[in-house]
Amino acid sequence: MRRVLRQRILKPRDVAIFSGEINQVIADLIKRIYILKSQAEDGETVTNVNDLFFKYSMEGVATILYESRLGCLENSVPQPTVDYIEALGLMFSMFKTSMYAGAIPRWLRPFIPKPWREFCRSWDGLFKFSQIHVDNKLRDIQCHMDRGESVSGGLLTCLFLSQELTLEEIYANTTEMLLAGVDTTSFTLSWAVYLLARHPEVQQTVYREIVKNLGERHVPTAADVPKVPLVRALLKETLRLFPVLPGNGRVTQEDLVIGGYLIPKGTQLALCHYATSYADENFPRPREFRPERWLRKGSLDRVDNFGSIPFGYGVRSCIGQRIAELEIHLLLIQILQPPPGQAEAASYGESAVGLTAPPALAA
Ligand code: HEM
Repeated sequence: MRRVLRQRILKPRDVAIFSGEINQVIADLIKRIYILKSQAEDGETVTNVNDLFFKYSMEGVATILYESRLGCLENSVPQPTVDYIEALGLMFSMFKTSMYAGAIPRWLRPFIPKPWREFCRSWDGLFKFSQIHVDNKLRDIQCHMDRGESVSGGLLTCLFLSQELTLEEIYANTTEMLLAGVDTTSFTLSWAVYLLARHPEVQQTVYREIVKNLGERHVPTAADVPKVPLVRALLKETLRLFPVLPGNGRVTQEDLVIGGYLIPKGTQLALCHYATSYADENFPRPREFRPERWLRKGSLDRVDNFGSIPFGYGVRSCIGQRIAELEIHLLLIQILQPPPGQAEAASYGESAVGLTAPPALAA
């Protein structure tokens, strides 16, 4: 799958073509936020933002992956989508139990049935959902092909046309990608808005950069993201402070000597993101939220720092990194832009959704 998708999603410019689809999902999310605000007791406060970001991330990744909408942000969410969300919830809530399911010998399963049963139930739900969407899209592609029309499209079309994967493999890989692209993106978004709410001075600086460099009404695309370096820095700093996955695992392919220690071939290594992200030698004043630490000082300056590699590194690094970045950058820009009718307002409190920390969180 990596080989097939490499040309499509591994670089920022590859995923830029999805800006339009992502912006449609963002428009739906912002509409939803306004509805929730109007329904709130104080007419203002939206709670459980992670639920909203979860639905946004799921809708966003599915739009790119299945090339169809799921309806996560609609008033009435379609039943198959509700079932999928439930299966996903079950998968995560049972994670600790189901993680051991595969390690339980087959003969022991009748005596300790729960882990295996729950494991199968959640994964069956996830696969079933993926299969429905893959089959719909493939039928559609086949119709076009039967009519002799040329076919082009997003990831699923590309997987199908490459003919390098069997149908079973397409089901399995799209299921895994959808699974991998939901909570990762949504938790990162939640941490980013939490940090902005806790640091109104940073929120104001980012807001001003957006209004100055992109204007007040402009719907951003991928091409606009380099014009707001603080938004990119905000994402990097959020992932440094709150890396979604706590670590990466690798098995050494040869004998290595690192820091004077011999690590024999075949050793299982775990890189702990929190340890390196919070180390003074990698990041001065590591506990402070300072997105500007990621800004380039000049055109030749590169701000790579291997102390923070939240998407992993190398041939098994996150294949969805550029999709996640696009979803997060475009959304952060738009929720920080002024709301309709208040474009002239230029203080952080006037951003589209008004990010403020609840009293308990306000420092
Ligand atoms: C903020 C969002 C995300 C973070 C922080 C994240 C992080 C990671 C990390 C740390 C890995 C393991 C990398 C390694 O071992 O070197 C990984 C793998 C993976 N991620 Fe992500 N991810 C994110 C979003 C996504 C999205 C949106 C998708 C799908 C569209 C996705 C699909 C995958 C897949 C399929 C793998 C396995 C890759 C392989 O083994 O070849 N991820 N991700």
